[in-house]
Amino acid sequence: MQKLSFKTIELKRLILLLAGFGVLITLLSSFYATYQVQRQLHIQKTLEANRAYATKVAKITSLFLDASLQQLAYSAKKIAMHFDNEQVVKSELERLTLQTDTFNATIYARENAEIVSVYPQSIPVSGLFLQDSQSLKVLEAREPMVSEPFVSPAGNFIISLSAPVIDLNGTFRGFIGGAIYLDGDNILNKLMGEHFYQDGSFLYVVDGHGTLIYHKDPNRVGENVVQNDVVRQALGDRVGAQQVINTKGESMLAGFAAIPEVHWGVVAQQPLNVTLENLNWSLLRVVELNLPAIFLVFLGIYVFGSKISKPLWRMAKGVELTDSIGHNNVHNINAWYFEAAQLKAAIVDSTSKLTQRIVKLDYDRTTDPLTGLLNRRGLTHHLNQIECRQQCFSTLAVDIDHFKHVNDTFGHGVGDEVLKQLANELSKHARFGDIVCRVGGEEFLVLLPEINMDIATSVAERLRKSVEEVEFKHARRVTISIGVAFWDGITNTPNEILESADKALYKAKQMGRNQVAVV
Ligand SMILES: Nc1nc2c(ncn2[C@@H]2O[C@H](COP(=O)(O)OP(=O)(O)OP(=O)(O)O)[C@@H](O)[C@H]2O)c(=O)[nH]1
Repeated sequence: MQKLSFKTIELKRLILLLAGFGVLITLLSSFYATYQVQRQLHIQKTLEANRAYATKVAKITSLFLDASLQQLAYSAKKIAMHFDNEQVVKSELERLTLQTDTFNATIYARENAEIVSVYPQSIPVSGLFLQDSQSLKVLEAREPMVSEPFVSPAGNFIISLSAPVIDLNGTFRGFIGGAIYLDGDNILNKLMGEHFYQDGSFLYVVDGHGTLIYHKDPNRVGENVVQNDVVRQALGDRVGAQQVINTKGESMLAGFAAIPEVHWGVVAQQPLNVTLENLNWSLLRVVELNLPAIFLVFLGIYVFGSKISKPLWRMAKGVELTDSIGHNNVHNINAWYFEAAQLKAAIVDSTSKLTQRIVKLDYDRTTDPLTGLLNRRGLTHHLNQIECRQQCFSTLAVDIDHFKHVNDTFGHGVGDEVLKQLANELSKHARFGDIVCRVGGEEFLVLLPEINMDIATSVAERLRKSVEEVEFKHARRVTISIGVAFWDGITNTPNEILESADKALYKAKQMGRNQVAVV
């Protein structure tokens, strides 16, 4: 696997990467923290709302049952006065059933359990004897009661509210009962159904055994859910709220309350995922609203990163393009912050030292240390330029006569002084543009650009005479021999012309020295 190398990544990208990573981590962590806090708040709020709601519904249901029992008690009183008058009984049952929507059906049964009358009369149970345990319990108890759910003689799944019929003599004459059909359209649906919310919240009511007597899904009425933790708590006369897993394995936020008079329990709940759906939506909205700001932050980081990296990048390029004598454009770069300014100062300082050193080295390389004139290397540089330009020139090869004798007679130090004085003399006679150099021990060369052979010969003669008259320190008189050559800028090469000048010099020496000669 190839190793990731940061050396190829630009600084502005690294800054973007680092800052972007920081921004992302901060955003994610703040979103996560907000989500967790909001999640807890939503759950607490929903639990509390469901608890309050279950409590309220339990209270309303309790009041409803009380009121219904009172209605039955009133009718029972009326029937007690006419219990053997079939017409009165019938019309009272009719009134009881129709005047309110409380009961789906009403009956009057004698103390021997025989059904005397029923409303609606279409139910074919008149004359039958009640045999179910709930009805027998009522006959036995002889007091107002709310039954457990049971299947009526007509085959309906019902709960029955009942009131004893006791005549003026205090004799028990049976009971009247109001049936609420649990598996059909009933008063509980009207009471509870109105409170069913579109947001997935719903409630259900269980009897004392945990059997559903009301549920928004009518198919579930009659199902036993006593194993549900909140159902058990509600049946234990407790009020509260908690998160539970229902019988279908769904996580619910449930509030519960008891109706102690009938040992029923009410549970109001909302699926956890519905509660969190709202939260997810709100958080997505928060993210959406934050997007422009996030975009601006990234843009800012990119722009700022570019500004930070720009001077460094330009300095790197500047150093890379530094020329052979150490010149570059680093001093023009706007190093606007501390580190960049420090780096720029260091680069400018080191390149200027480098330039000085290169200039010094170049000078040393091309200059004769004794006389300060150009040496052979310095001469080569000028010759190359002349050759490139194809510029004609004359050259004078100058050599001190019997210099060995000077050295031998006056010493090497005096010899050096003679060399320096002669170099001075040659320079003094040079025009602007002439090139004077020391090419050997006591050998000098003078290049005279754009000068022809004739003029060069007369310049050489003038020079020779002038040197002849110079008073050299210690050595007194010194003479020179000069060989002259000319290059027309076309034929041969400048180096061949220098050789010609040397030959002319040799000729001058042969001719007796202190001479000017041409080949
Ligand atoms: N003082 C001094 N002497 C040098 C220097 N370079 C070369 N010489 C001497 O210059 C002398 C050159 O001698 P030769 O080549 O025999 O030539 P010459 O004595 O001048 O004789 P001709 O050139 O034939 O007239 C030698 O003695 C070298 O030691 C230098 O830098 N300083």
